[in-house]
Amino acid sequence: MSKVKVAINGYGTIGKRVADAVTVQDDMEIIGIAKTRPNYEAFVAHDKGYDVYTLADKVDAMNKAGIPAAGTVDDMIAKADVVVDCTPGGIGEKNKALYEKAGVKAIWQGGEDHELAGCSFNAEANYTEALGKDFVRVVSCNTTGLCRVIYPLDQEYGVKKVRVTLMRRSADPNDVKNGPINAIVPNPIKLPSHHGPDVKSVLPHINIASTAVKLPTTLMHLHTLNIEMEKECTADDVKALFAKQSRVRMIGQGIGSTAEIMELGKDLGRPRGDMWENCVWEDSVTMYEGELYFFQAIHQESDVIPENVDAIRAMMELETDGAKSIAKTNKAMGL
Ligand SMILES: NC(=O)C1=CN([C@@H]2O[C@H](COP(=O)(O)OP(=O)(O)OC[C@H]3O[C@@H](n4cnc5c(N)ncnc54)[C@H](OP(=O)(O)O)[C@@H]3O)[C@@H](O)[C@H]2O)C=CC1
Ligand SMILES: O=C(OP(=O)(O)O)[C@H](O)COP(=O)(O)O
Repeated sequence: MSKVKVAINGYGTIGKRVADAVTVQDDMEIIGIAKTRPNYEAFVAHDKGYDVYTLADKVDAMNKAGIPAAGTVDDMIAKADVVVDCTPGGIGEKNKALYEKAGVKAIWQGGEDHELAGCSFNAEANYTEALGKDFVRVVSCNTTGLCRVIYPLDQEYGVKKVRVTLMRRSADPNDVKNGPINAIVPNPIKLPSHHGPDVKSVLPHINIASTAVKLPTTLMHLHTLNIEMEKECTADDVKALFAKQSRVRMIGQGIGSTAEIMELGKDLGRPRGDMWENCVWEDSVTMYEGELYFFQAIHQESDVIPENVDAIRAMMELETDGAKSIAKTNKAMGL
């Protein structure tokens, strides 16, 4: 069977990781990546063997810098079965007309609104909803992290109510433009934050409200969750349930911070030190007056990557069983 042809439009934090994760799957391949600037990331993409495409007015600049442009973004789209749009939030929306015109399927990221694709995706929670769809949005890193714990709890015990506070990294490690560098910023000040409504775009019946602040750190986000459930359960029951989830990692062994989690990712030999799983502190899982509390850390640069691979498989109907797709993606990535 021929492999599904995948194009990556936007080769930054998310795009470069999706490209590498697709490359290790046996049922899909990268036919090209696109970015606008001929910077070090474009050179590395070219060195890795990816065909580098760019906007029509940037082709000369790319060639002049020594990166042979394989063509324009339109040329790349014409060759693809599915485009994974990883351009900055807001730009992806403008690309929809291009994809429609070319008759190509497209995946957007969490920086775009749910309405753009009409289908918001988390592999564990709603894989089948994306089967055969032309447009899908993989929800944001934080929302992905929330779905991964809320969905199994809901399946097992029925979730009555979720209240979550998100402490967000304010910029990615390579980002020299964003801050703050010495402040804690309620963001947004007007409540709730987008994360609760975003969870509902995947799991509409969940009662959830979220608040969020930005902190001067680049490594990971950290969530404090409080969940009320329909059926009684113990902290040990919840720990056992989380331990069974392939994209949730129970954290202990002296790890007391996001910095040590990132060190673990490097020690495990993960590409770029990525931590694809939610990291739940085992000792934090507590039942108090019948309600569940716990802390989890989310590696914003990488947790959505396996979800993008599963979204491709669902849209292209390469696999109808979500559990099988998740297992296949995980195995190929080494998760
Ligand atoms: N970073 C994160 O933590 C997460 C981000 N997301 C979401 O993923 C999406 C991408 O974010 P992220 O990877 O961080 O963004 P980055 O800024 O790291 O990367 C964006 C990429 O898009 C390229 N680009 C910009 N404009 C265009 C264009 N018109 N056509 C083609 N390529 C273009 C940029 O290239 P160049 O620099 O050459 O212009 C760059 O390679 C957003 O929706 C974001 O909300 C989701 C989860 C986590
Ligand atoms: O999807 C993310 O976060 P979010 O779930 O808080 O929107 C990524 O960390 C990107 O966030 P940013 O929009 O602050 O760069």
